[in-house]
Amino acid sequence: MTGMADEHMSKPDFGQDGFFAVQGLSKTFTKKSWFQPASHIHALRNVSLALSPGRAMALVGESGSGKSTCAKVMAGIYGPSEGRVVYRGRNLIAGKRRADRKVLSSAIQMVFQDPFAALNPAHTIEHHLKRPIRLHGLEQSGLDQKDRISELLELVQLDPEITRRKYPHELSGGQRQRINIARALAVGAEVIIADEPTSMLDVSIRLDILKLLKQLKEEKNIALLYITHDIATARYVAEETAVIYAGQLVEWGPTAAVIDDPQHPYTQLLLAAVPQAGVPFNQSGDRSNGDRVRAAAALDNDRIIEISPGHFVRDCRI
Ligand SMILES: Nc1ncnc2c1ncn2[C@@H]1O[C@H](COP(=O)(O)OP(=O)(O)OP(=O)(O)O)[C@@H](O)[C@H]1O
Repeated sequence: MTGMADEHMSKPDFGQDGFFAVQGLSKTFTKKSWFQPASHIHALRNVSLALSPGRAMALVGESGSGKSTCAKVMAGIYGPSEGRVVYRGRNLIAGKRRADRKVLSSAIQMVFQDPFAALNPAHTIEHHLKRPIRLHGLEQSGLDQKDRISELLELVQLDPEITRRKYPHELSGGQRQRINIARALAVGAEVIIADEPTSMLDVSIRLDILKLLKQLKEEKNIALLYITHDIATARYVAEETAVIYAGQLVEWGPTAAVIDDPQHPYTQLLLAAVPQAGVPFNQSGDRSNGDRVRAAAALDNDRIIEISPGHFVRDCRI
């Protein structure tokens, strides 16, 4: 790999510990057709990562790189083709027991891209929060249902008295996304997987939602996986960043190290695509082809190099 100082072989412990980790995840989708041989899409290839309470990791990649598949396997929506999902020492995939499914469905929550899709237009916000509270959260909170709803709405910075009676269509996109976050908190989420949580919102309120996630992560000790195609936003939320390309992690480490000293051509490509104030688009340089060729050539290279403490990159010298 060019421009890499003090390189040495290292065995990263990424994904080996942490209270919530995925280890060696692979996911292959098979497309069958009557007229053609079955085709296989390797959406995830040997992905390992670990999350810790009170900390966030950004999982960054372009469309089709495997981010959502990774999120859905972590949340138990898809089963992996290979690998483990470990929560507090339990392999939830091997378990598949009712109790394990219950753990997954309450402790590990997803917040989706479309804030409207997850809400039923026929029901008030109060109704949306009542059910998860009844199922999971009330005993631990020590509050009655009405007070717990108020507490949750305050946590996501909405006025409880005004908001509880409203229907989803009466709220803005940002307010709806806050309700989805409140629902995750209502079931006692310890891990939140936020899959492009701001990409369908107005640019003007995206940062507010990211600030809210950051604040909840710190105040409620939540382990956050923030999934995005926009590497520049990782800085607002995440202590660590992992870059995924064609289903494989290619670079990961402290967010500042990955963004300020990107080593993999694919990370460099993502950063070059970030618009810069004052730089006309046609002057920002098109480096995509060379970077893409080098990134593709490095796929499946198992040599991982530690650039600086905790900053790893898949070797892509060709
Ligand atoms: N249910 C599915 N059946 C078949 N192929 C799928 C399925 N879900 C995802 N894929 C394929 O797996 C690959 C990774 O898709 P995935 O949605 O995880 O990417 P992504 O990075 O989240 O992209 P986006 O940001 O556009 O959602 C893509 O090639 C996609 O077409």
